Amino acid sequence: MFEVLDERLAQARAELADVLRSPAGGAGEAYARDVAADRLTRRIRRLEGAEQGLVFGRIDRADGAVLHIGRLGLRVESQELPLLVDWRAEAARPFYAATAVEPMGLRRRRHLRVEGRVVRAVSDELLDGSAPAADDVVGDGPLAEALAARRTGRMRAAVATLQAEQDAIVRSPHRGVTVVQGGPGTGKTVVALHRAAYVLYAFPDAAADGVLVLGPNARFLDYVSRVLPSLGENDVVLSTCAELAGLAPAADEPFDVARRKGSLAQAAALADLVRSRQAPGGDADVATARAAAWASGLAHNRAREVFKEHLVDAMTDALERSAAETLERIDAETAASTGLDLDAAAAADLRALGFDDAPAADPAEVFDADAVRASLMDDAHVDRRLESLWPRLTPDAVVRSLLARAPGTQWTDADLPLLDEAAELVDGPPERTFGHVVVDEAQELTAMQWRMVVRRCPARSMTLVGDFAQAGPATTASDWPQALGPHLGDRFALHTLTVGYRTTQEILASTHDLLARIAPGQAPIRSIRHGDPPRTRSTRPEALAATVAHELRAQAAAHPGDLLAVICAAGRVEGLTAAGITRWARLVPAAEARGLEFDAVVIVAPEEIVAARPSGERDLYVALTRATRRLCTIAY
Ligand SMILES: Nc1ncnc2c1ncn2[C@@H]1O[C@H](COP(=O)(O)OP(=O)(O)OP(=O)(O)O)[C@@H](O)[C@H]1O
Repeated sequence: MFEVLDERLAQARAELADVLRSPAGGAGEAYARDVAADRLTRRIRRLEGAEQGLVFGRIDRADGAVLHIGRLGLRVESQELPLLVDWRAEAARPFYAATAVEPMGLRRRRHLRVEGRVVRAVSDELLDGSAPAADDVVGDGPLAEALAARRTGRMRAAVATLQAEQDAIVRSPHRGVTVVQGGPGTGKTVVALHRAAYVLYAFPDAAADGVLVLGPNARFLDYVSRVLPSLGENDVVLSTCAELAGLAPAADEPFDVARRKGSLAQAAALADLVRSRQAPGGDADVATARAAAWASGLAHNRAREVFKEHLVDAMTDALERSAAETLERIDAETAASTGLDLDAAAAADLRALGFDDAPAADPAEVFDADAVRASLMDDAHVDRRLESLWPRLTPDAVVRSLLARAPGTQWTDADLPLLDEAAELVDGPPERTFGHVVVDEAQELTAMQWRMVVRRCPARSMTLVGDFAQAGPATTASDWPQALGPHLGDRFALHTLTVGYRTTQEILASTHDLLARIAPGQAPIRSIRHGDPPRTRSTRPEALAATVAHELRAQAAAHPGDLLAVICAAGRVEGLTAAGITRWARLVPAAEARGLEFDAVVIVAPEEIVAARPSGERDLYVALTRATRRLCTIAY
């Protein structure tokens, strides 16, 4: 199998070298060469990415056929069955979905643990009720083994051990909006990322338009950044909402202000503001031009052109009317004062010059409407009038005007969706859109952020995962219908994950009272992990840093190699850094802990975490559910 992979890689590299060497005559050829080079480079990256854990499964069907399951598909011409089946292919489904009750035609499911190119472990499940044969290796589950592994600070793909309830969502044929909820550690992120890989494989039209994965912050994106490349998928854009807006927030603001800026009412306020700059009042001609511009459905700056054309048409008509009236008046005045019919006299003159049937001078012909129109379109006076009636706008100016902000003041995180909204109103939809959008920690999004996301997904094909018990301070919705209703109506399929794979049952049990307070009615999840009950140490405020250091030193000595984290209120970060605790542990402000995972967590001053932000109790719940093995709380 690895030989075939090597062969394919060598072939792709040789083809790429050929393509890059080939001379490109014209622009067309150069373009074709770039396209081919791009395709080959992506293929090479995909093949390279799949090498680690290339093959991880095997299914033996009751009819004797054997299939190997891996990160990508490999075929050789001489063989009827594929050498390796891509995990996303329909043929691989029984590997994830078969059970003893519903064996889906399988006799045996085998998990392989391959390190480098060597098979290190094999574990079998017999699904047809038969007794193990000599070559069946029935042992501890590969899931238990995957979970027992130490955390590295980067999430790993779970492609070999996706559980049936997760796999059903990942592989769902539903192309619209899929929502996945579930308590901490139920695998929502796992599902979201594997779903992105599945979409790229199974929905070519969505794949062609690109897949976007949105996460709450850079720390989180870094944590998940390896998963998709290790599934052979490098063509996914990972971003935060702020990055999507193309700006970096540079200022902070009170939470209640941020929350207000996130509300749907801002969309209407921005639309009203832009409309208020579109030729309010005015005469009948202005009203007609405005109606035509509105009817175009275009964004403000583009509709401005339509408005201008109609306005210039009206001005041209008016000039034409007044030219005709002037001519008639001159004729009438001449006839009255001299008794001459000017038209008849002119016709007689023309006849005398030999022009028979010379037409009477029609004012419409004397007046060259096209020329007048063209010159008005370029006229500086017209442009000035246009600018006062329908000024050209920038998103920046619109938002500053809405917020009554002086030019030059810095933008905050909550301003960015307003700028994005304003950009759509004045310049039209964003240029870059995606075929499928995955949103992790989706409970965090404000209404204005949802509008940013929806705007970038014209096909409305999305996977949204989150947990409202973990919502931060900007969130005002408390369930999916509230959060999504204004943007997607009820057009989403909701799934709930119920089994926890991260936090031990003992740690989860210690959060039940808190959960009941922050998310009444949400059923606690059941964890498949067990461990020591969480510990609490109390100390004096002035001894806090020393106690944390002491605790970490003890843990590092007792559990060398474990990934430790200290989670505290943002205001504590500086002091703890100065005390040198980053020697033993990662230091994470509670506000940035969403989605992360560590072997052991030390929570510092939980009451400070609760007090730091309006969502304090939910921040604490997030912090308490990050550890896979041990949790210690240090309070004063
Ligand atoms: N099928 C699986 N096989 C192996 N590991 C899994 C599986 N499902 C989940 N895990 C592991 O469980 C842990 C929690 O998963 P994940 O981060 O996806 O949960 P989550 O629901 O997104 O959590 P949170 O709500 O805290 O963001 C991770 O280490 C993940 O790798």
